[in-house]
Amino acid sequence: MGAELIDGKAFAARLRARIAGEVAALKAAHGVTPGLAVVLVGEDPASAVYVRNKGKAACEVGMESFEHRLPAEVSQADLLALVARLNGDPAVNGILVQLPLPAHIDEAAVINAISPEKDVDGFTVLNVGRLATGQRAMVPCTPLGCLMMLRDRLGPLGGKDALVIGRSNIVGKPMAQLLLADSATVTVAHSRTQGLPDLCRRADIVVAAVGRPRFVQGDWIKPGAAVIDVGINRTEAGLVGDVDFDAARRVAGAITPVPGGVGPMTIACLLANTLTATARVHGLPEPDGLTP
Ligand SMILES: NC(=O)C1=CN([C@@H]2O[C@H](COP(=O)(O)OP(=O)(O)OC[C@H]3O[C@@H](n4cnc5c(N)ncnc54)[C@H](OP(=O)(O)O)[C@@H]3O)[C@@H](O)[C@H]2O)C=CC1
Ligand SMILES: Nc1nc(=O)c2c([nH]1)NC[C@@H]1CN(c3ccc(C(=O)N[C@@H](CCC(=O)O)C(=O)O)cc3)C=[N+]21
Repeated sequence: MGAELIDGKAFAARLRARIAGEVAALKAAHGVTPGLAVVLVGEDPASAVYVRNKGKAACEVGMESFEHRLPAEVSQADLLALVARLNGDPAVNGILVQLPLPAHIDEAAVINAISPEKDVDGFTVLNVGRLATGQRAMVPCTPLGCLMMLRDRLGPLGGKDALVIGRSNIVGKPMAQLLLADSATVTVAHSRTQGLPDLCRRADIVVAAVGRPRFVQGDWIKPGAAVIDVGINRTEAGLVGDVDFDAARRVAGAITPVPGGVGPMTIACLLANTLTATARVHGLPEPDGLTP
């Protein structure tokens, strides 16, 4: 036996192709081109690569991409002024401020300055609250991509035992909210959790978002479980996830690889959210299947 591979790269390519079709239709019928603004503060090379990939992906589906690079020393006031300008720019439908920000900047203040309608990361308190209360929200891209892959593989998630490892605002917490909204029975584990291996052994669904290379062991996995590996860890052996992939794939029913799993879906969902935001601001029908 061995797990089926959940091919996030191929899944994301199909999603992007659908989005490209919707963007073309939007242009033809309404003369509207969705625009995504990505803001990068500082010179972190990995962040620079992601930001470039996001811009490239936006252009490839026919969107406009606006890249803003600011020096690491930029003042909070200048960054807030840029966000305000993007909020007021009708060509910009989505705004992403790449995290983390330098320590001298109040991350929450910057995120919450983004207009909720343009908050394609779903990080503003308004969108977080909407998700938590079951109202129409912008949903964070990484958990949205994970949810799409899980539903595709498993069908309805109601009653499944789901374990989310990690409780960050960008992955763990919104992932737990989405699984809960789908009526899974959700456990959220973190660094103070006791008895994690046994919690994991009960889980039909494991989402690992820890940031520790090969942290989740093969013998923690329930036979047949669906394992979603969010981790991106650069090691001497290359890019590895938070799951010991070679061991876990022998036991799991389905598993995402790293690279080629959650990462490409995150970027495709950013485009999906940008398209959704564009449709909403123009009062047009939202394409199906892009939101939970
Ligand atoms: N593929 C993609 O698209 C994305 C990938 N990532 C990757 O996902 C990983 C997680 O990212 P992010 O959520 O931002 O990371 P954070 O560092 O913000 O959160 C990590 C979480 O893991 C928990 N944790 C740490 N050690 C343990 C432990 N020993 N046992 C159980 N839980 C533990 C922490 O617990 P506590 O809260 O108690 O400290 C925390 O909640 C990273 O590798 C990141 O690079 C992130 C975003 C997108
Ligand atoms: N405001 C904000 N929103 C984010 O969504 C956000 C962020 N800040 N800060 C950083 C994290 C990380 N993140 C990734 C996106 C794509 C890949 C990705 O495409 N990964 C490829 C590999 C790419 C590589 O080789 O490095 C893959 O897994 O196949 C990874 C990680 C989004 N994040």
